[in-house]
Amino acid sequence: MTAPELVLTPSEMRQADLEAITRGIPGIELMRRAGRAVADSAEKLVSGGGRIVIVAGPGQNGGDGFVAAAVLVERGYRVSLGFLGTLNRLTGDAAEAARDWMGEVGPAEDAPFQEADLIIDALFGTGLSRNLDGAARHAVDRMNGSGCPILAVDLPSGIDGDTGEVRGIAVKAASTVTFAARKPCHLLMPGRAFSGPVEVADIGIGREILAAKGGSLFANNPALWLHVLPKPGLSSHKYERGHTLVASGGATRTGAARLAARAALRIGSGLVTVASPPEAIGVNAAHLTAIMLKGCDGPEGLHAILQDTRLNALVLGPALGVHAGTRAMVAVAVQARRSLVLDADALTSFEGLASEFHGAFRHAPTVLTPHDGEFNRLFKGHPDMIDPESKIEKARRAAAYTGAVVLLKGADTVIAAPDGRAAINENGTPYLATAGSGDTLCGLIAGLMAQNVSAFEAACAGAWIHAEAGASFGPGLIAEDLAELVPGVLRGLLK
Ligand SMILES: NC(=O)C1=CN([C@@H]2O[C@H](COP(=O)(O)OP(=O)(O)OC[C@H]3O[C@@H](n4cnc5c(N)ncnc54)[C@H](O)[C@@H]3O)[C@@H](O)[C@H]2O)[C@@H](O)CC1
Ligand SMILES: Nc1ncnc2c1ncn2[C@@H]1O[C@H](COP(=O)(O)OP(=O)(O)O)[C@@H](O)[C@H]1O
Ligand SMILES: [K+]
Repeated sequence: MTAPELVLTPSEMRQADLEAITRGIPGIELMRRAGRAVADSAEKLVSGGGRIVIVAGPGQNGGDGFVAAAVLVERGYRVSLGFLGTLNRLTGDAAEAARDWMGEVGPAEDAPFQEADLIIDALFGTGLSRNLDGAARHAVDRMNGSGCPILAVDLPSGIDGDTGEVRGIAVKAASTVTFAARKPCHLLMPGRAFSGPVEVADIGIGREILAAKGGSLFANNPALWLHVLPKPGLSSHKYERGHTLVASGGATRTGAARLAARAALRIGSGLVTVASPPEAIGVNAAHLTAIMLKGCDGPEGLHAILQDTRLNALVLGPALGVHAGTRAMVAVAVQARRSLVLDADALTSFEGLASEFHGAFRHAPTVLTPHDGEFNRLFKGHPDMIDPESKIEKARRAAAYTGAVVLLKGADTVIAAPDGRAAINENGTPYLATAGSGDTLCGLIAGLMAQNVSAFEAACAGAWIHAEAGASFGPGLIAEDLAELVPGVLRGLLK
């Protein structure tokens, strides 16, 4: 079985480097391996004899650049090296790597980008500590404007390793070679777009070290949850596969619940029921076949329905309306201690009332699925949730505060659990930005929880399967397509 992909923050990576050094790999050896890996990547992009311009910065990222320069000269490339900073102020392994470089060192501002077949960006890596300005900004501006492909060392200079944000200006890389593990910026937007395809080079830091120093952040891919993806046994009956309940909005707002319900059914929930306000029964009935329908008049109605203990997972929010009635339904659901997905109006009805969510979801598996707007509305007045620049940090704080798994949507959906685990999703497509797409996601997650998948894994698997379904369709995607694409994705996963 493939192990889940660990993602390490810059500070975790520094600790992992230090641990590897403590265990006997000298720092300069790690840097030589990193530099060689950069040269190997460059060799795949430019044929022998080609012209490569390396821009090296004042820290250890620059050191990787010096090593790569020496290796590429040995391999027959014409290499120019432009340096940013004061050479005799280089420290540590980078100083040693610079001493080993026998070629000329020019100023980065004069580097001959126009004549290059490839630029290698070794300006800043995980040690970036402020916005780029002055000569650094100028160098990045010239690199980006040169029209020449850029290979980034570790990460594109100017991208914040933790958050993926652009610090003033950033290198737009054609590809990136990083070391030992990907960093958050390779998965979070906009860093992911600036990085291009990312190659992870093994520099001899074992998984044991990476797991000890990192271990709580993952790329969201099947290795994280495939082992818990439900597969019915030979003698399974439908009640063993769970029963999902989805609350519908009023007569003119019923589609969202049906999208969620159909997704829950497609992902394998044995039964699915739409709980409909009396005035919407007719319109729901006209559109449902395998999915069952029950009248449900507000919070009291929901309370009565939930007396049936076989209903084990619940979706509340899509098109339910922003009002006190929705808040009361959430309270009923929380009290009933069923697996619960809260989205859309179930979140917005608590605008500025996040304190009502404090610790509220500790007692039953719960997933909150806000997009940025819903998140900011919910946590209005809680700067500790809204202010962090890192999407991972926001989701983690909200999860710890509420006791729910928080899935913060977007092109770089982050899923965080109250215990600190987090995963970043990256297999989506912008075609998922279409009305009703989020409703489908809720249904997938609830349908998995109905089958006893835990909240974190259900949210991760739901987000991945949702994104994969969308990406497999591409242009023209509408929310109705998504549930129908789920079987194909499941067949690929469960083969
Ligand atoms: N043995 C080692 O030390 C190894 C280091 N590695 C490399 O080392 C990198 C991390 O090295 P560092 O921690 O030195 O960090 P960086 O090389 O990313 O940058 C730190 C340097 O840049 C300066 N700086 C930061 N922000 C600036 C800004 N906006 N404008 C101007 N100057 C700025 C800092 O004062 C410092 O001198 C990794 O990204 C990786 O490429 C890898 O080679 C693995 C081994
Ligand atoms: N650019 C994008 N790339 C990948 N996924 C996206 C993108 N934009 C939106 N999505 C995904 O589409 C879904 C949209 O959900 P949401 O905003 O709640 O839509 P709705 O309310 O219309 O159902 C989320 O799962 C989100 O992560
Ligand atoms: K770099």
